[in-house]
Amino acid sequence: MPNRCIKEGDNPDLTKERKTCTFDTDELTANLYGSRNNMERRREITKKISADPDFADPIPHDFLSREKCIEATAKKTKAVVQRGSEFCDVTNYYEMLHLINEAIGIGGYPLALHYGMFLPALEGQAEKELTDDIIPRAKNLEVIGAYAQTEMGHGTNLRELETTATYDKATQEFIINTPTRSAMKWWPGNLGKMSNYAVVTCQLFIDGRKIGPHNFLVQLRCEKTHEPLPGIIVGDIGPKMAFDTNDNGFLALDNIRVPRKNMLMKHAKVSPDGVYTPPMHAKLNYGTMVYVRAHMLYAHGQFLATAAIVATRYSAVRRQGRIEHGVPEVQILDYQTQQHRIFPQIARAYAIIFTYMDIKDQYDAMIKGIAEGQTDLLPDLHAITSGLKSVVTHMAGLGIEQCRMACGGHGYSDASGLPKLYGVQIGGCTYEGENMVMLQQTARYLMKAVASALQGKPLSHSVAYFGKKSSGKSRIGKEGGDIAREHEAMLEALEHAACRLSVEASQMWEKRGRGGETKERAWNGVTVEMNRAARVHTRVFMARSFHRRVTSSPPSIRPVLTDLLSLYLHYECVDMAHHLLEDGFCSGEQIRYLKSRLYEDLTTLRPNAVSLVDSFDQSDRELNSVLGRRDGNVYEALYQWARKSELNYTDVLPAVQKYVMPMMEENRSKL
Ligand SMILES: CCCCCCCCCCCCCCCCCCC/C=C/C(=O)SCCNC(=O)CCNC(=O)[C@H](O)C(C)(C)COP(=O)(O)OP(=O)(O)OC[C@H]1O[C@@H](n2cnc3c(N)ncnc32)[C@H](O)[C@@H]1OP(=O)(O)O
Ligand SMILES: Cc1cc2nc3c(=O)[nH]c(=O)nc-3n(C[C@H](O)[C@H](O)[C@H](O)COP(=O)(O)OP(=O)(O)OC[C@H]3O[C@@H](n4cnc5c(N)ncnc54)[C@H](O)[C@@H]3O)c2cc1C
Repeated sequence: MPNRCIKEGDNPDLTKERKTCTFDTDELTANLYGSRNNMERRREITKKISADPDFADPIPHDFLSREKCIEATAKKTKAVVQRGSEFCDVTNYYEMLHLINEAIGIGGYPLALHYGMFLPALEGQAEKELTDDIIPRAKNLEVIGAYAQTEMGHGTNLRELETTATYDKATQEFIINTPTRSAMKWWPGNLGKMSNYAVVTCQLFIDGRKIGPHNFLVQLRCEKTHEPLPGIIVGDIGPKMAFDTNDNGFLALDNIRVPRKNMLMKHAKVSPDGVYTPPMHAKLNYGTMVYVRAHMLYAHGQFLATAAIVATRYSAVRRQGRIEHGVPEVQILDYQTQQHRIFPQIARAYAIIFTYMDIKDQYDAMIKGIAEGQTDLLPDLHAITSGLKSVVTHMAGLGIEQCRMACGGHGYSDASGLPKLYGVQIGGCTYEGENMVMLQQTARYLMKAVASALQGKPLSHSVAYFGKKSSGKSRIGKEGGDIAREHEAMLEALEHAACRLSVEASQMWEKRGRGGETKERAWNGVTVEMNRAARVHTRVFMARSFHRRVTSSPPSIRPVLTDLLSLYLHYECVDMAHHLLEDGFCSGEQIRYLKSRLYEDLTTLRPNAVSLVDSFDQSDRELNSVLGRRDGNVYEALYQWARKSELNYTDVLPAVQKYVMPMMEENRSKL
């Protein structure tokens, strides 16, 4: 079967791997990106960008200062904006996303939050009077915006944000103010230096009454000079773990007046005479966060895929040690521990991307509903995206770290691309709601589902399985080798565990309540258990999504995807074995069975490992990794990369000349 990546001159070990492929990699790639046409379009974009001098990096960013990186990124961003239509259909969201990945990379660029949050916030929350004016200008990039919600003192607890927007009936304006140091906006991406506008989240005050957080459009800088406007202090918050090319910023506003229409009033409204009308659902103002939480799943699936590609290809190229005496050194991919480290990451990357596809469909359905005045899909989607955001970012972070360590010493070098990738990706555990906090949102929903299930009330999509009757004992290992029934048995076991953990967490909560604690205090006493239930529930959702995509995939790729799903489910069940054992639903013997099946899966997948990661179809530009390059010619490339280090511009460094040589000279003369 063809692996389409084989080319002459490639590392022979990689070519050998590609020749053992049992499926058509292009078919899997097309399935992953929606169609053959989408796959071809991606490749055309890659080809054009790779050949274009505007996007060449003579010196890798690894060797540049932050300011130089930002300059290089801004230059490329301008080229993308001015010449985008030469490369792709600029009205196609996914093509643009790919273009940006290829042309600019993942560390941030001047328009990241403009497209990622500023425009979605305006489109989703602002009323016609405001959108008619600002959206065409924002789309035309006459103005650039950020989403300024988090403050130095508060990010998670939006209810206590300190920035105020006080309605002045006399002038029909809002007065926006930063009352304390901790009220300064702190962290918003692209706020520091790039944006001249921002959607700013403020506590709305009318007639001295605090109404809660609402969003306002505020101009920050002069459109001509880009200087901050009077009363506005804005800047960059300094170096951070990653996102070097994003100017995450601070902002203080000193009684800045904006017209009434600058409040984002699609859902909640303030009339000219100061009458407040609440939204049809209390949390519609938080809609931009739901949007990002849903869509970031795709980015994090791709981040994990990048790491899996690098680790798998490198492990096929790297030979070290022997499994048996008297034979040549083996490819490190032949070690069972290496397979156990990497293959689950490949499976999880597929699982995350497939789950994203399901969520995207649900998100689109919810938006359609809201446009027709219905918000009934929002609570379920908010609950599951909160869980997915937390589980996926954590899973991808752990996975990238495993892949990095699987590359040994070279994984620690920036040449591998993995330290930077980890830095960028792991931010997702924090932004869009810290993971522990967002899991509690899911748990809260699970508690309602437990109550509904006990009362025989209808259950919504993500918790529908709470209504199933449990068989009491797992069928794992008792399906006589019927793979479809085996999969179903594992899914049933995971659902059983999620349901049980939710019921137990609910009982613990109730018990503390009966012991005299308030509901809220009691909640804090059981949040570890609540979050555990939320995590397992979310992992069930992912397993179901993956299963659905595999069973409905085209027959040509179904066998390899079924192998991957087997590995995924065996790995998930072994990883969560304690939950399956705790109430005796599974026996120790069944867990031993699952482990032996997992080890068989590693062997089954071994011949297709490289082809499975090739099917992610990430180009060398996107990978940005000497270790993961498609041709596998790693060692020469590693040396050429290191040669570019600024420490190698001269053979004798000024620092050595100035301090180290005189020191050695002094020591010699002392003898
Ligand atoms: C095939 C090809 C595919 C290609 C695919 C391409 C994909 C494209 C990818 C695009 C990627 C886009 C990425 C864009 C770039 C991203 C960069 C990100 C930069 C980061 C930005 C930020 O971080 S912005 C700031 C984010 N801040 C937060 O998230 C704050 C977190 N805090 C909160 O959200 C809230 O304070 C809270 C939820 C924790 C608590 O809120 P509150 O106290 O008000 O409420 P309660 O807990 O009491 O709950 C009351 C009630 O409301 C419900 N609820 C809460 N939130 C919501 C909500 N958002 N929606 C709906 N409902 C909500 C809650 O469940 C409660 O319900 P009850 O019924 O009362 O129980
Ligand atoms: C790379 C990056 C980009 C960002 N971009 C933006 C942006 O564009 N716009 C923007 O507005 N913001 C942005 N942020 C800010 C981000 O949204 C917040 O940092 C995030 O929501 C977490 O809030 P916090 O910093 O207040 O954390 P905190 O809430 O202070 O969290 C600290 C600890 O307290 C715990 N904790 C807090 N509350 C609870 C609770 N109720 N229960 C249990 N534990 C709790 C947390 O779990 C965590 O362990 C960005 C942040 C980063 C890192």
